Amino acid sequence: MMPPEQENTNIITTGNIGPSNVMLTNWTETVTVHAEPSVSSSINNTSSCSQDQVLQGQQEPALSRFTILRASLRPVTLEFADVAYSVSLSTKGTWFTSSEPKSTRTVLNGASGIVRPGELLAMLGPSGSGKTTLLTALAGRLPGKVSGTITYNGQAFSSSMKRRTGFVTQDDVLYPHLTVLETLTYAALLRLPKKLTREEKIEQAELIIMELGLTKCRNSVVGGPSFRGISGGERKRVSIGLEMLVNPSLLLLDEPTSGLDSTTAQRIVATLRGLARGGRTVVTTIHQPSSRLYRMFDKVVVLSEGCPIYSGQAGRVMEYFKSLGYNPGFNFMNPADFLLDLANGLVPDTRSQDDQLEFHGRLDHHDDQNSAKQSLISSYKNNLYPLLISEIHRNARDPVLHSSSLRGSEVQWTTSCWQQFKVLLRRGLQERKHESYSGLRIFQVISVSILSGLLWWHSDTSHIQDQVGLLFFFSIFWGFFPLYNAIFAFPQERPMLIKERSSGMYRLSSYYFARTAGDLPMELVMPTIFVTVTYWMGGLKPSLITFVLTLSIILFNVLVSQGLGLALGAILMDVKQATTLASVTMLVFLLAGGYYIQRIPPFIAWLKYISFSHYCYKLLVGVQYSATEVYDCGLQMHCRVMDFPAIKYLGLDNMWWDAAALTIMLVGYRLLAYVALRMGQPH
Ligand SMILES: Nc1ncnc2c1ncn2[C@@H]1O[C@H](COP(=O)(O)OP(=O)(O)OP(=O)(O)O)[C@@H](O)[C@H]1O
Repeated sequence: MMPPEQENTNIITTGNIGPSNVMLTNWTETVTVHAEPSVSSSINNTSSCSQDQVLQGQQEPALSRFTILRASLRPVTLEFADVAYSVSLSTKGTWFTSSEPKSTRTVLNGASGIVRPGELLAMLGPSGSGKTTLLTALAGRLPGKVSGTITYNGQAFSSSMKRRTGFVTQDDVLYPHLTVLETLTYAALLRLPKKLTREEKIEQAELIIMELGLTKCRNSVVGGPSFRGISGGERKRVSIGLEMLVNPSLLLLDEPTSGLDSTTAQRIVATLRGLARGGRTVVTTIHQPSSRLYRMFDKVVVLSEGCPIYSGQAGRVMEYFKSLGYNPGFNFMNPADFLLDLANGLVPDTRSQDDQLEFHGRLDHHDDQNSAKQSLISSYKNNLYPLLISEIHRNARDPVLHSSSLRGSEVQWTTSCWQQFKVLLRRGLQERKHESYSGLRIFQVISVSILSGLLWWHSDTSHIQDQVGLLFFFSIFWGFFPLYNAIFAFPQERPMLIKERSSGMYRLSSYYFARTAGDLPMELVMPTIFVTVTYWMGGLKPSLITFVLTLSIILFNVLVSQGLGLALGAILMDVKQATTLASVTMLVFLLAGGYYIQRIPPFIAWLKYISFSHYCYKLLVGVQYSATEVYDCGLQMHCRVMDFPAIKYLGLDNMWWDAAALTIMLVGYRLLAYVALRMGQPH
């Protein structure tokens, strides 16, 4: 095996592998794929996962097929020193006890390390030891204050570095209704630079599918909690593929092998090692690697309750702990198991080294474990920490490292606003078509419209109270329905939005307009069907102009109500809280709307002015009846419609004001939703 330094030199050159021949290996046999333009046809011919051509980990993957992507790969040396992080814990009081003052908990304390391009670093440690926190800090995504220093080629984290960083979270955040191919294709269209054509971007997605052995399931839906899709291992590979698409210089992964069988885990780590060997810097957290996996790591950082007990070459770990007097006692022990035992404070008993029972016999001795951990932490501080820090200082003076600037020629990864809007709109429509066009929803609207039509069957002005009731029902039903649908929009998509925006995938404005525009067709088609059925069945004025005006007012009301739903969802980001608030709001609008109560006390009468249903109702009544119209008010008498108490109370003089109030609400609620969304974004 080559010394790492020598490997690195090779690696950076192999990062520029030409597009013609790329060595890929099957799960079992080695094949050579000619990655020429016909590559997609070769993908299509592959029929099963067992035949997939999967990178076995020793070669640079065919990611760098396009010159522009190859050029974007900048070697990144990641250095972190004394990284510490605390979280504040607020203990909430119960009905019986008062709340205690906030306390802080140190999650990370003094983590240090160096990873160079071409290296694969694994973070090991028991559950809760701070691996994810450290990884998130290295990805520049940890909220709050992180102390210590984290540098990328000697520089702080920047937006340029953000675009060169791939971050695979522990939970796979994917759209459940999209297929594997669609997921990767939409990501490619959003993330790859403008300089690549649409076809080239799709081809890049196909290459990733082939490299990650996803050919068999390329047309299968990802799946979610309520319906099954691809397997857990395939989901994980899709998540990794999403980050590999842009050929990141720094790739960080949180538990990429958790829940997978050892063979699949081996393939994933082999792929990561292959990516590292192609000139990337790869850091992964891992729970309990087998010795086979452990051998693939170049470096390890071992954490115990947030403090490092080892940071350095993976191959030297046993030697180091042996020098401290900790010896597993038997040669065949998996180094990872040994490290996890040490991180838990389970040290071998030196008095009887080859007796395994003695090794584990001290499990119950809590104090012993704590003192063992403290001893390992102080050994790290005395032995390894000074070496690491002096290496970091040496690197800080290295002109070569600093010359590989990450800021220099910034690659503008994001596509244009319009392009982002188009892709996001299409993706949104595809993802939500099952939900928007669900039979249940259509049934709900059509059944209510027919039922209302039958209840108000051919009502006429002799029953003006009923007709006015129908108009009020229009304004309330089409206030409630879109409001509740819109509340779910942002809270449901929040994890995806945070993930994609953190990697600089698109502008928030593109997402916002695509999300709201995507919902419009269904939001407008449903009330159109409803009003058409109920209007004519209910015997409202048989005039086409009045019908069109009625429909337009209701559609306008729908847009306003949808805006309020979006704003509530974006502000609270919690469906339960938002629906509760929406129920209260709509109840107030219902009561203050002017139909049920006509003599509201003056001190609370202002409520109707904030109710969009009130304005909608007024406008509907205004277009339905003309000032000269009369109705049969009993005893063979005819009264003016405008004198009917419910209508008189409304005061239909200034309908332009009502239209203006609805317009202000339409713009205001949507603006509020956008601002709330922006404020909730990670910076
Ligand atoms: N925001 C937070 N609020 C409260 N506690 C937190 C917060 N973030 C992290 N912690 C705590 O910090 C510790 C480290 O968390 P972290 O997720 O980094 O551990 P881990 O080593 O990745 O664990 P696992 O292997 O189980 O994923 C845990 O005990 C966790 O409960």
